[in-house]
Amino acid sequence: MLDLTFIRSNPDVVKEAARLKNNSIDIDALLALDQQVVALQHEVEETRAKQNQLSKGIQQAAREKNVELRNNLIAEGKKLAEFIKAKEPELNQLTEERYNMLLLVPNIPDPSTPVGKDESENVPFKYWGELPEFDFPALDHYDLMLKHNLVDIERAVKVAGSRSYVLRGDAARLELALINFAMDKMARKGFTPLIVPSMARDFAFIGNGQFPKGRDQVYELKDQDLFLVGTAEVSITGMYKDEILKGEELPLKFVGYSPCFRQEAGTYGKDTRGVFRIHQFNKVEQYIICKADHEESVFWFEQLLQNAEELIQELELPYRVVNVCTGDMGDGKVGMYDIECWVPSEKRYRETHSCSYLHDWQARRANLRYRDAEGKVKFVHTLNNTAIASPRILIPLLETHQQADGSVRIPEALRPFMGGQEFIGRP
Ligand SMILES: Nc1ncnc2c1ncn2[C@@H]1O[C@H](COS(=O)(=O)NC(=O)[C@@H](N)CO)[C@@H](O)[C@H]1O
Repeated sequence: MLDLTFIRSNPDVVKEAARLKNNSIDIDALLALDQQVVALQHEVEETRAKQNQLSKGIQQAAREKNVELRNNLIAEGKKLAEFIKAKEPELNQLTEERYNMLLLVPNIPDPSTPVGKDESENVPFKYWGELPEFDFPALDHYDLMLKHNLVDIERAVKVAGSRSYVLRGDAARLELALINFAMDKMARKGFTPLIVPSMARDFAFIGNGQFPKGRDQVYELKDQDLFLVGTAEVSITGMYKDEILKGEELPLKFVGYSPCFRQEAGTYGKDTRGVFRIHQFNKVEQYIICKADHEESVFWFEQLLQNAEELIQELELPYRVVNVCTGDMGDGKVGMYDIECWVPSEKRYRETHSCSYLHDWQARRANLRYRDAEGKVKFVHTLNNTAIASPRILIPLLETHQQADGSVRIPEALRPFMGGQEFIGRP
């Protein structure tokens, strides 16, 4: 959510941001509604002030035993009370309408964000790692998993329906190793490890921006104010709601693990092979709460990206970084980089990480605040990036490190988390 004062003073900037983000919000309608609310609020407050004056006059008339004046003033007071009684429901309803529209206003993209209509216009700006060359017929991730009995999709579908999977054997161990590898590295970078709820209340989803527009992607627990999170970002955004943090406590640096659940509505028929796009997966999330300062946000944006790059480099996976364009970045972001790892079987890069900074757009929605050095209470800035998401990362990992004998080499960095094992599929 943007500051209403900012929208009032910069309507054209906000309209342009909406246009660039394919966001259909009508800013003129929002400002007209806002004016209605302000006018009505003013009327009600004026009437309340008159009521206060009247009650003083009534006491004065009573002291002077002026019965007629006192009765007239009481009658006038009744009329004012009726006016307020009639206007208040209208004021509340218009105020709620304005709030619901404010939730739909996008953040302003940084000028460095490429202008584009969709992901085809994201701009790659960094490549790392030599693409693998195989002198044998290389398998895709699903065939490799079947070969080594690392997955059972049929039985998972029996239990949980489409886009589900069972990880078996070394794939199950590999996923846990990757989670530990990521949590361990981030903890050693001073990020506080969290294992957060995968169930969260409505306000947490409004806070991170998933609600209201992305509600169709979220599983709801029947008859409860509880929903399954698609990312630990939701749970962490909700944790500090309504608190006022001390400036000197910032930045808060979290590395949060959670199972993630996504309906993947609208992706029917897309990425249906193997475990690329599924309803439930595990993710280790980097999350920063910092002071409300653009330079500070940009610093952490680069740091979160670098952390993920280090993890991927240690996994020895070729990747590229793309600057996500305005049409693909979503409402809340100021800037967004995706990391895409090379998938040999597809001969293209596929997304494995997504890094964003949002200034105070989430903080305003979730009421996350801090007291700065001058004692001023402000909304914080928030940022997030994937550290590891599995089984998505298993796809480039298994394919890139497959050997001529069909086994898969486990990268050095992961071996300590796999009991020192060096290969999958070797005795
Ligand atoms: N349906 C899915 N199936 C498997 N992996 C997924 C799915 N959706 C997302 N992911 C993985 O989770 C990563 C982060 O998801 S994201 O929506 O892009 N971004 C976030 O959730 C942010 N909180 C940063 O992690 C993706 O890059 C991808 O690796």
